[in-house]
Amino acid sequence: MLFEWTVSLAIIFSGSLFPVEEKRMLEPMLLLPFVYIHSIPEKVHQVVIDTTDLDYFQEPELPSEDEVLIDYEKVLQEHWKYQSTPLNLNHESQLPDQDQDEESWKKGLSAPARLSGMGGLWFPDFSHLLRQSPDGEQNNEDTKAEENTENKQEESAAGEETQPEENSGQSSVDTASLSTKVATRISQMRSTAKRLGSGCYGEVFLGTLNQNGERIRTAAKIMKSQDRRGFHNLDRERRWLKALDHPGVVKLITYESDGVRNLVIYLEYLPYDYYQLIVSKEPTQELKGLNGNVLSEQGLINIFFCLHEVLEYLHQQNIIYFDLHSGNLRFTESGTLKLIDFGVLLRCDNKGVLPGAENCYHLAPEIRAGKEVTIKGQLFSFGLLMIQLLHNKHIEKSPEVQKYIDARRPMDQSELLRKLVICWGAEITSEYESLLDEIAFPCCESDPDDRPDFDSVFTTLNSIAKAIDRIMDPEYEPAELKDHEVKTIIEGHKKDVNDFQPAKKQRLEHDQVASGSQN
Ligand SMILES: Nc1ncnc2c1ncn2[C@@H]1O[C@H](COP(=O)(O)OP(=O)(O)OP(=O)(O)O)[C@@H](O)[C@H]1O
Repeated sequence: MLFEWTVSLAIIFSGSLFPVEEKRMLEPMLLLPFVYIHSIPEKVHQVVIDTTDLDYFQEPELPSEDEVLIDYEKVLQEHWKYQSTPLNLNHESQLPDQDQDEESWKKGLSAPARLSGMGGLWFPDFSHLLRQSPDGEQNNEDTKAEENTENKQEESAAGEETQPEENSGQSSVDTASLSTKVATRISQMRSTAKRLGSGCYGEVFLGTLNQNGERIRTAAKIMKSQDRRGFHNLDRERRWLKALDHPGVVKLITYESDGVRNLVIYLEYLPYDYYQLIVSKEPTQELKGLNGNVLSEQGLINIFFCLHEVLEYLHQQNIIYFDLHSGNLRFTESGTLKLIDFGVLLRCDNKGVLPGAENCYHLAPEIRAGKEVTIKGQLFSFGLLMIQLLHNKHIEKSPEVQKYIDARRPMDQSELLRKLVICWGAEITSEYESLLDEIAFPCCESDPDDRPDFDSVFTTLNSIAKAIDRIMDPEYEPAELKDHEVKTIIEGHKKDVNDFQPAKKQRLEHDQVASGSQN
């Protein structure tokens, strides 16, 4: 309309600006585009305008990639619905009901005007829309099949506030409404639910779920920022949690997502944190009362067993749990230690500077400097957690952390140990001193080659734990198993354990079994 008016006015005024002879030439020239605009069909005209806008003019707010992706996702899902090709969907439910959908079946699908002729310009590769296993390996098909079965099995009838729904099996017609539903739930969560915490890219809220008729509490994690990067980070965490199976790793109960933009992952709720244990001068009765008595002579060392065990499990998968600090360790109601936050995991041989790593003081100096990430790097954070808990000092966020370690290393540890430990008497105190001298400080050497290896940490832990057991119960005489035998038994038995038994407890049980069989 504006264009037409401009052309008409130009024609009218051209008479006053140009001499008569030139005006005769000019008028037909100006009329040409005017006639052209009216001669082409409205649809084509729209595409021309749209394409022109996108190609040449800077829009004040470019459409976010997600919006475009959602449009394109819809197009793809429609397309693949008729091609019977799986895309993120339950195979059966993709097939259209031919009776109902006769017309659209025949017609096929036309892309929205804004995207017509531009397919692939922004997203030539759609592989990121397919569900993949964590490292994007080949077993896509297996994973999808497994997910679909699992989705059917998963009990996700939820409480009022949180009712997760899987998008598997949703037809594309439902995709938009599912998207709205998940988005609504996220905004409800933000406005009404209790916030448990937040990190760089996630926010976590307390909710409830019905699982097998039982009402359980859950920690619902959502993205902090509603963009594509946030979605991918959270989705990566979801995939890792699905793939990892260890009692020391927080459990993924279920998740709901539109597969593109909105995602909520429902984790088991872990009410207590490790930070509380570090900073509390007078540990509350609540923490003392945890099953296995986390803050008892044997309970405290058991935390390190559990931690060692889960890190070793991850190491066996060739994974370094990059973000090992007190904020990412939590306890269940009954005092079982678990790791949370699986957004950033590294392959053991990862090289190259990790963004932001230089300011993460809980990381080994070589990782902060951008050198290769090895298991020795993981052990640095392990040692630091031990020092913090036993010294009752929260130092992992301080740039002075290395100074602290180097200054305290040669000191008499009995003077630095927390009161709680000292109160347990000289014998126990001396065992906890050994824990610092023989494991924690050596793990925190700045040269990775000077740090002990994973197995020798286990051996030392085991012998100190046995010594503490003997002090606590001089009558108890466990059978002498060699350390590697104990480890093998634990490994073999782990598969049968549904709930996380603290590692040392397992060790004792096995010792008893072994001694029984010898008698
Ligand atoms: N399962 C859970 N149970 C209870 N609280 C939890 C749980 N998971 C997370 N939280 C709380 O939410 C906070 C943020 O969670 P999380 O560390 O996973 O977010 P993030 O954005 O991935 O963090 P980061 O910045 O370390 O990457 C945690 O510090 C913790 O307080």
